[in-house]
Amino acid sequence: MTHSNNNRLSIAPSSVDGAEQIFSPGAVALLEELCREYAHEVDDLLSHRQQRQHQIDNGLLPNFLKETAAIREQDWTIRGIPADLQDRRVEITGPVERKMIINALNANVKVFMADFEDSLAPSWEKVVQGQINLRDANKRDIDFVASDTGKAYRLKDDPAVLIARVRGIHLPEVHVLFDGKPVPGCLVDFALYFYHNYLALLERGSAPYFYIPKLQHYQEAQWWAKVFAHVEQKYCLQVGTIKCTCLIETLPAVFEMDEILHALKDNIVALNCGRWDYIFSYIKTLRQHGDRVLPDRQQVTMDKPFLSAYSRLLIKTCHKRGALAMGGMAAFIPSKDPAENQQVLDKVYGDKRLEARNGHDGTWVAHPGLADVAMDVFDNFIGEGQSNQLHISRDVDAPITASELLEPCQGTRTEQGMRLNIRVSLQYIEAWINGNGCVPIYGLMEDAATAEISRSTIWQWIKHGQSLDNGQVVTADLFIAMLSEEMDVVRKELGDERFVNGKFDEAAKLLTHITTATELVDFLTLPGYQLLTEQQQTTQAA
Ligand SMILES: CC(=O)SCCNC(=O)CCNC(=O)[C@H](O)C(C)(C)COP(=O)(O)OP(=O)(O)OC[C@H]1O[C@@H](n2cnc3c(N)ncnc32)[C@H](O)[C@@H]1OP(=O)(O)O
Ligand SMILES: O=CC(=O)O
Ligand SMILES: [Mg+2]
Repeated sequence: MTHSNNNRLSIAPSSVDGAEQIFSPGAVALLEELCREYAHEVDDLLSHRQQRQHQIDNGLLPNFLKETAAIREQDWTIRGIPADLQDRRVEITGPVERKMIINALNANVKVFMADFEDSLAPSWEKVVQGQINLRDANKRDIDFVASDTGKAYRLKDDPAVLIARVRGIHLPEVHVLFDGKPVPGCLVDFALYFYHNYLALLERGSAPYFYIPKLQHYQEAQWWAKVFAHVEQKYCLQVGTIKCTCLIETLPAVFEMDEILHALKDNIVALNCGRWDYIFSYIKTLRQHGDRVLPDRQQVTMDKPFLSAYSRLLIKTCHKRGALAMGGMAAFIPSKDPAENQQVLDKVYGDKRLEARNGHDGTWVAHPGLADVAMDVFDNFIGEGQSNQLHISRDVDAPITASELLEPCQGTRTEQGMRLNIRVSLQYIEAWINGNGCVPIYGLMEDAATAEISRSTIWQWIKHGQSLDNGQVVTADLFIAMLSEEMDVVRKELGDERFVNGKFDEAAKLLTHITTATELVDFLTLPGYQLLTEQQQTTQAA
């Protein structure tokens, strides 16, 4: 890969039309400055994660930190929430593709979370095109014509507020090197989005808003606070102009929510229950704890005690500090069959009702067809003349304890559940290495977080020699035999042509590696990214 050099930063060429505008001298200078100041600290943050995991692997259970007790006990609040982020009762999420962006901004929602993360396989082309699309959306100068249908898309008059979700700190961007080393993908997403949008947003009375995913420890929030403060100072912006919402979607982070809000208190406006990564993180963090193995994925629902405690503690913590408490994603997506669709709407209704009743201020939907049902639920709970449920402080006197947050999840482990996990992981990985980070599979939205649950569940069942409901003990050999059978099932479901032209053999190889490895692979997107970038290089060379 040939990179163009700018002092110590080098950037790979992009074939995307308009890429040179994204890599303008000002944007590159900002990215270089942030890499010089902050990229090296990411290595320390990642090794801190490993040290903490090592302790948990050796028997310690996660708990609230002694060193930060004062932050939890003292009275303080976040700096404040801008007017256009006060009402976030329904947010739609989606990858940064042009048509999706227009559809999302036009949907019956308050916010569009534009995603460089769980729903995006970050090929260089999509990362660069995504920045172009978001810049055009914020300038209100975006349209699209579908080549297959000829349908034209344009923005309505009063589109949703846009929040960009950057990648997690663990994901490198190999197309941008600093001193010869790939930089954290999150700095690329942040710097480019900030640079190309802040003026247009500020002129409209809004500001650059970000979602920060997969935080594990408050030191990571402190790092982001430094990055935000640096940029605000550089561009002579008032302290607290940049606003962020942090996903609480790892088990360690649920014990550090006050600390995360405190570290970012000038910039933060909300926490969000990223339930899918959270379930994955429960598996990952407690990987050595055989008494906390999860059952079939379908049984791990938000009414289970450990997940209910997570949602309630997040709401309680946020409201105490003046921050909004966002709910998460029901993974159901609409069906073309009316009867089936009614079932989907009923399930989404039930899920959103539970969140609203707990006291969440808003929620996520994965598809415009689910916006109305979520809106109805939150309209009912929030009530006329109100924007959110910040005034609600349920469970004030009932502390939510570490043991509730860690409570083992009851349920069964079935052969059907194991086979479904295999088929879902296989198809998702195949899509991802082909550059598609979010796909409908068996009536559900599957993205990097949901697929992580499927593949890590198999690993965990093998690791702890779990028995299925049919009496079979889960072993690596059983998995390999089932994988071969499930490859045939998928081939029949998708048809020979799609299967043969796909990358199912590569996907099966990666799935086998990550489910049978002695150590749990940290994120499937790390080895996935290697395949994705190799594939890009092959396509470019051809
Ligand atoms: C765990 C987490 O991190 S959740 C957050 C990350 N995940 C996501 O953001 C999921 C976002 N959702 C999606 O990507 C999509 O809904 C999918 C892939 C699941 C399904 O998409 P499709 O197969 O295109 O659905 P479908 O055919 O029903 O779409 C109908 C229309 O709705 C649009 N649409 C579907 N989902 C979205 C969305 N999230 N945002 C905007 N538009 C959407 C489609 O573009 C399509 O538009 P068109 O009629 O103009 O062509
Ligand atoms: O990002 C959201 C999640 O559920 O994971
Ligand atoms: Mg997530």
